[in-house]
Amino acid sequence: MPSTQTQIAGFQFNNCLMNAAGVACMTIAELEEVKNSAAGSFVTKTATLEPRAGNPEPRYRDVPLGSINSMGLPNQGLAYYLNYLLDLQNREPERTFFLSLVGMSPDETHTILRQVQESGFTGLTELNLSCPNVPGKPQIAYDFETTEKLLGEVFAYFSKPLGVKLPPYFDIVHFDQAAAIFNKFPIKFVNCVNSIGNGLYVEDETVAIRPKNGFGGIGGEYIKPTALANVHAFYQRLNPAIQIIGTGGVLTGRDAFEHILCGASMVQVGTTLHKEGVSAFARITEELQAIMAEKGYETLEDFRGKLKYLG
Ligand SMILES: O=C1NC(=O)NC(C(=O)O)N1
Repeated sequence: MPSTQTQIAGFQFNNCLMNAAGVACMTIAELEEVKNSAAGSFVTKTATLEPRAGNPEPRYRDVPLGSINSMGLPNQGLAYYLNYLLDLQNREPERTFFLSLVGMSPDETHTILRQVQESGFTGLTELNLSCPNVPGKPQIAYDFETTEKLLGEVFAYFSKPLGVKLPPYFDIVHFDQAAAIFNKFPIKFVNCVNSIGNGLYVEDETVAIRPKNGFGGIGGEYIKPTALANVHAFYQRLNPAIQIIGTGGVLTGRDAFEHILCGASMVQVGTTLHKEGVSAFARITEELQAIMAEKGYETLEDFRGKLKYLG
């Protein structure tokens, strides 16, 4: 049977599938369900220093080809997730989990990361540089100067393994510029992509979600070509020590296969997980294994990053 195990930053995972931040990860109950599923790990909902209620509802909708959301970073606050993770790593020291976080300002981001640095947390940190849904707050990673400044400040004190959650880029020069920044820092992974920001879904004559007059992040089938392009663009450009997590448009084992073919070492599932529940992990894993078996691939490394060009 082909193996779908993987490693990120030297941590072993028995499966290369996990949730995407924001989906099935707001509460400890949800996180335990993902942990106890066929998923190889989980990432928490992006934590801010204090709990947040987020944007007015309705703020999330599943739609036929994907999803639209303008949650606005609702979460239980850093302490809730960090305390849970510290307890979990004592209960299950052989597994590794991800903590997603961001501050509502650069100062708050440093406050949060200093708390994580000073804690006994042994997992992986995912710094969310790409939330599109806090009114008045731009997606950080679209501002290259701010991003470089922030990362320079972070790595002056943060020594635990850290990766960044990126928005989709749509310009080759932006891939070049972003990769050049990330290559300057001891980043362990980049996660491509967050939702495509500020899409608009219309039902009859009305928007589908309340916040921002209906503008929200788009996920699902709509975004797989963009997600694969970002995975591969950074795979081509980043120092090999920086691994790629692929997120966006994963409905089937075929989609997961394509993310890995484009260079991903881990694949995250968002919209499909929201629609189907944690049983999606076992289904997608079996579908991926069937594709690998058909092609004679024993491990992910047999095909990871080996996308073929037409010459
Ligand atoms: O980074 C995020 N991406 C999204 O698509 N939505 C959430 C949110 O709005 O909280 N955050």
